Amino acid sequence: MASIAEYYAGKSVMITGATGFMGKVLVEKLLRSCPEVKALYILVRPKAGQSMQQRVSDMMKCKLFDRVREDDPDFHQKIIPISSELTQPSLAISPEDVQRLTACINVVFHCAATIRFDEPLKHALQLNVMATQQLLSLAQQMHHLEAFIHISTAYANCNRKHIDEVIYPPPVEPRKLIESLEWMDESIVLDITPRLIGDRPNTYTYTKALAEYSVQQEQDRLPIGIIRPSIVGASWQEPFPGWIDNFNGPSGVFIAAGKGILRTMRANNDAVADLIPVDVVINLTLAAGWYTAVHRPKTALVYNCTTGGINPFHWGEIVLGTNPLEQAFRRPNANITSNYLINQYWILVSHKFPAFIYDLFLRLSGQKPQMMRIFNRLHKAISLLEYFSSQDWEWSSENMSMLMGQLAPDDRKTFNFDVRQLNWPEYIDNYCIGTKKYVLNEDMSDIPAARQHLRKLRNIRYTFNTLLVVFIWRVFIARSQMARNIWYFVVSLCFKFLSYFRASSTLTK
Ligand SMILES: CCCCCCCC/C=C\CCCCCCCC(=O)SCCNC(=O)CCNC(=O)[C@H](O)C(C)(C)COP(=O)(O)OP(=O)(O)OC[C@H]1O[C@@H](n2cnc3c(N)ncnc32)[C@H](O)[C@@H]1OP(=O)(O)O
Ligand SMILES: NC(=O)C1=CN([C@@H]2O[C@H](COP(=O)(O)OP(=O)(O)OC[C@H]3O[C@@H](n4cnc5c(N)ncnc54)[C@H](OP(=O)(O)O)[C@@H]3O)[C@@H](O)[C@H]2O)C=CC1
Repeated sequence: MASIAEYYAGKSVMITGATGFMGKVLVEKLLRSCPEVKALYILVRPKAGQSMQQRVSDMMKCKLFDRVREDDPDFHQKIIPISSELTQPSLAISPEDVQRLTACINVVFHCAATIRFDEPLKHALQLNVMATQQLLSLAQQMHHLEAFIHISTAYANCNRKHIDEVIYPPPVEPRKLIESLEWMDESIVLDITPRLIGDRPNTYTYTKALAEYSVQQEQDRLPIGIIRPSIVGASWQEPFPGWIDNFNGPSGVFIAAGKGILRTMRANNDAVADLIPVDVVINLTLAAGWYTAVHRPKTALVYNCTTGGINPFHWGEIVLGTNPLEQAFRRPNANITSNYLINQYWILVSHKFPAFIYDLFLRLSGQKPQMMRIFNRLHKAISLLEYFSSQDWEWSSENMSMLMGQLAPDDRKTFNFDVRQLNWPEYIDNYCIGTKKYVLNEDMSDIPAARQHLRKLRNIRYTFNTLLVVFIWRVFIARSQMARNIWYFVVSLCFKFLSYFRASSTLTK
């Protein structure tokens, strides 16, 4: 039987979302570990004033592709960009490109999605559900299609506590919802969104559940596999440890905590932090593509791609990196609590009060205040994540184990998704270094300067605390007789204790 690399040799692969976090890792891994792959057709849109071509050539210059570049400096020749805006009719792919794709594509990886938790329902539906449906129609026209792999999320069914590798009945028939929202204007949709999403926390998980159902509907006509990763984090091993390029999920939290901005967050210390490294997800995805094409399972297989059931790690076990970030606002000291009131207390004391003082300082020195605004955004972002950090889910992962069992020993190494070997403290450390190097573009050689800055912050804190004590002493102690009496009582008590200990230690000598 063909190994994974042998299977992809000579194949034409189509990828949506190739410019995204996971898409890029998928493209890189395919090129590096399946060097005989024929062509990668990536669906890309122009964005932020940049043409599609410009975006793709920028992407290929990215450090992520260093290893591929070393192996094959002409690797870009295998990447064929196809202009496409997924929210448009027919995905805005030109008829000529449709013809090209339907004639040659063997495998489709559908990664594109909006992953924002605050996405308006209509847009989330357009991209996550309707674009998926259009892509399925396109796939049906492909003459040589052998596998259609859809990237979902382990949280598509987060309204359940135990999640099996099955497609659950959707909250609503997608086509009916699309039809009924079509005529409504944005404000009405916004009003009814909470009723529609019901016991799911956001439009993202809701629309991903509808997308899964839409994909499953085609299982008799297409060779389908569905991957459900949990919280996708920096790479574990490949192409190098700690690669990450965004602020999503834990990355943003690690950065905000490392900069000393985030000091408190609501999370359950004992709940499983179901992080999954991006390279593990991509290895499983490629293996699932191979399995779907080679073994042709009768129905669409769902792969829960999670760590909690295999190698559990808890939010309370996270220890943030020892390599400080540059220009921290305060010394990093983030704590998590599951108690709402305690969290609110620390938000007031450790977030809002310092922000107020700092903004006051900025105002007094003629600058524009900014800290309160930053904290308001941080609180909004954190409030959207807390749902996931405060609860536990259980995912079954039989299909992941089955797939591992199907791989040849060499494939098991090259496309490793065995998370039993994952050492969490080491992984989190590399993750933090990755956010520093690749997200914030900070240089590791600046660490001594960052440490020096932290020492300066510590001295500022000591000075501030001393001044605060003196101030309180002046205001309360010096002006009230009762406070003065209490103060003298406390001081004399301390003095007596001190004399007693000094006397008893001289006696024992
Ligand atoms: C002691 C420590 C304890 C640790 C505890 C860890 C807790 C972790 C907890 C729980 C994680 C759970 C996660 C569950 C996951 C589920 C799994 C999935 O299936 S999907 C993936 C998840 N998806 C998201 O994570 C999207 C979440 N994000 C959002 O929805 C939005 O970003 C939101 C609402 C949070 C904020 O939206 P805005 O509009 O305020 O901000 P914006 O657009 O994101 O960007 C802010 C600024 O940052 C820049 N920015 C963003 N990405 C950048 C980048 N890569 N490079 C440079 N700048 C970037 C942007 O340009 C912007 O800057 P300018 O204001 O425009 O100047
Ligand atoms: N990151 C995570 O923690 C998790 C992610 N997932 C799933 O994995 C998949 C990939 O996620 P991730 O890589 O993190 O997401 P990103 O946001 O990094 O990437 C999204 C991709 O989709 C593309 N895209 C978005 N809108 C359109 C559009 N209208 N037309 C064409 N392309 C578009 C983006 O292109 P552009 O660059 O042009 O914006 C980008 O390439 C998603 O399906 C997500 O649901 C599942 C679990 C966890």
